[in-house]
Amino acid sequence: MDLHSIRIAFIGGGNMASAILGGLLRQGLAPSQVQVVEPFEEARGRLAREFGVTAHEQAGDFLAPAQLVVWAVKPQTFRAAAQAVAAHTHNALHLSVAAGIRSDSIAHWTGSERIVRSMPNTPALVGRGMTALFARAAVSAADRQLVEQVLAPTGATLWVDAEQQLDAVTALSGSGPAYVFYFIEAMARAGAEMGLPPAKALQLAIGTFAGASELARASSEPPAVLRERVTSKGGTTYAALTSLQQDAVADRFVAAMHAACRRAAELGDEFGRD
Ligand SMILES: NC(=O)C1=CN([C@@H]2O[C@H](COP(=O)(O)OP(=O)(O)OC[C@H]3O[C@@H](n4cnc5c(N)ncnc54)[C@H](OP(=O)(O)O)[C@@H]3O)[C@@H](O)[C@H]2O)C=CC1
Ligand SMILES: O=C(O)[C@@H]1CCC=N1
Repeated sequence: MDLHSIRIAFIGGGNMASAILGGLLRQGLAPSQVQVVEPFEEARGRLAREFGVTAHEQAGDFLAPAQLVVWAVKPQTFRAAAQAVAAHTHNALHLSVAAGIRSDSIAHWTGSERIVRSMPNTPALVGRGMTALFARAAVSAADRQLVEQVLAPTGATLWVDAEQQLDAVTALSGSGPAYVFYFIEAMARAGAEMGLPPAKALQLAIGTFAGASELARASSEPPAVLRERVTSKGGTTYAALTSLQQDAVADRFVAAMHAACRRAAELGDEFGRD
């Protein structure tokens, strides 16, 4: 399938759909190749203004030509959305971004075995996302390639072999940007408390995350070694890290991520197939 002739349907037109759709249009896909189902009127208006695509309130036969259906609804609404859409899609490849919802459920609801589950993250909005992908057995090499092409403008992709690993991915890179923003907020707050103008404290916090991430990416050394290089003997970093260790912050953080992973599994149980 060629990106320049493919017909794509998005079910749900919120944050993640917009990130993927925006990337596709930047790659040269024509808005006329895309149909969106989005019940929220304001979101439909935004999709039309921002991307020039047609967004429909409800599923209908306009979905029939879609060769790829992208599921970008909340886990809680997936089942109802699928029940409305399934009768109108035929022989399509399905790509889901929903947290927790297992491919078994999606196969059951859509009547298709050609399903790729993915877990993207919001840096996809600026082309710096990390997306993990899992394919059911019926997904061909050409299907996988198409999915990679569709997601390429949103950032990097990697495949996992076991579907269960997507719950861990969700806890790590799916929710991960929120943890980074949380730390940025805390660092900026501390900077302001210590006397910096708040805007400058925020600028320093964001710049530090961006720079440290780039350094970790570019370096052949593990993060622990990079951390030790910052930590002068008897210096300021040592004082801060000692305080973090006394409060077992790393352990608390790991526990928080386990909670996210458990929640991903629960979403699959709660909102999965009957
Ligand atoms: N945000 C994130 O960081 C990430 C999110 N995800 C996953 O992406 C999915 C979408 O999340 P996100 O884009 O943030 O959510 P949004 O709420 O921004 O988008 C979901 C959209 O789907 C619409 N919708 C609801 N019911 C239906 C229906 N029956 N048919 C079609 N559309 C419907 C919603 O409309 P309305 O508002 O009217 O309900 C909403 O506009 C979720 O499953 C989430 O788990 C994955 C990775 C990261
Ligand atoms: O919080 C959530 O459930 C979704 C999945 C990963 C990021 N946001």
